[in-house]
Amino acid sequence: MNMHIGKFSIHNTDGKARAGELHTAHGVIPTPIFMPVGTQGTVKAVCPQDLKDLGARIILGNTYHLYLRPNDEMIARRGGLHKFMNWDRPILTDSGGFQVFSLSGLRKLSEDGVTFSSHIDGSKHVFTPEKVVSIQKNLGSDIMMVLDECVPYGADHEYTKKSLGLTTRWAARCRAAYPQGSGDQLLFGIGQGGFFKDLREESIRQLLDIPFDGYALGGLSVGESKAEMMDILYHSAPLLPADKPRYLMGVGTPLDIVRGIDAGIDMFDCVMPTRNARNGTLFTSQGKVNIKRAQYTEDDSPLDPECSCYTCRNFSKAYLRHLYQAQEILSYRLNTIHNLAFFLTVVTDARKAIEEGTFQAYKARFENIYDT
Ligand SMILES: Nc1nc(=O)c2cc3nc(NCCN4CCCCC4)[nH]c3cc2[nH]1
Ligand SMILES: [Zn+2]
Repeated sequence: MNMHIGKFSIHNTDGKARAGELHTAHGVIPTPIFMPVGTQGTVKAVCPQDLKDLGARIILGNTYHLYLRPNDEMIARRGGLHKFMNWDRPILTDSGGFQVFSLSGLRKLSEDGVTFSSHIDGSKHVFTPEKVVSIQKNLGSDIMMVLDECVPYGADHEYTKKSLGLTTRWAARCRAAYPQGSGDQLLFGIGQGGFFKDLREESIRQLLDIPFDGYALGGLSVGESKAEMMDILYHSAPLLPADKPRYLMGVGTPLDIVRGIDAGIDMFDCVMPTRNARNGTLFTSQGKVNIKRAQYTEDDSPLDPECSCYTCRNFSKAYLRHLYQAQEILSYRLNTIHNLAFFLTVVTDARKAIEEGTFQAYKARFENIYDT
């Protein structure tokens, strides 16, 4: 057990924003950080070398998907997810709670866990805290997430209060299944509590009694308005332990990420850059570009003059529009490379601004260009 694994140090702050680094078994992660989503053991449309060229430091995988296909035991027999997908940098795996409720059918929640039928072939499965820890051990992820219930948007106070209690008991069972310091994998707790500030405080208070290597805010970006998300985010983030990494799950747009950093969050993941790349919505330093628009037909300028990614250095908007219109596979890859470069640049530039004490100016400039 490398003594540094799990070590989180903050070397600069600017208001509530923090610049630091988290040590994992597969390397050091600078924070704030954005994690490209690689649900099924691949970040869609790009290969590990593309990700390294972009400077991606950690990617996300999903317990739910990899358990169902190709199966975590099969991956373990091949040396774990890093070897299987040829990615030797850190991997965080989500625990499956959220995916069970957003993807599978016939779900039943009980004290022991959640039963569900596979969205692939309808087969029956049970996720308990112990099971999702076992799956993530087989995958060998550097950061494991506890099994939690992501409370649906609109749930009332009574349901939300009951649910957060279950999530805490499951979190304790996950910790017991993988005691702190017993291996090279880190385990993060997940705060719930819906959109009730008193329940957000209660959920976090309960989690603080359990030693985790990091703490996440769950139950957000589930259909609420931006204002509701920001209200809960700014209230809850400072309640998470200051000396541990804070992870906002499933968020978000570039502006959400900058505001999350402003609230004191260190880690982010979202399918937006990869998913939007595939439908031609590209994020640039001048705002969003919808590459399929006719105005770009004979536009020989690069997608983003301020971007140094492979796509912006080698191709014009006219060519990227052509690829999209022709439904060429290369469109997916070039658009994804750029969008990931943009999201990674947002957090890299934010980190630099925090180190220079200019983060508020960085955030204000960003708010002039992006409004969602
Ligand atoms: N274990 C776990 N617990 C959560 O409460 C959770 C909450 C989440 N909220 C999201 N939101 C994703 C929203 N995303 C935005 C772009 C389009 C697709 C959906 N992802 C989440 C993942 C989560 N994972
Ligand atoms: Zn670019």
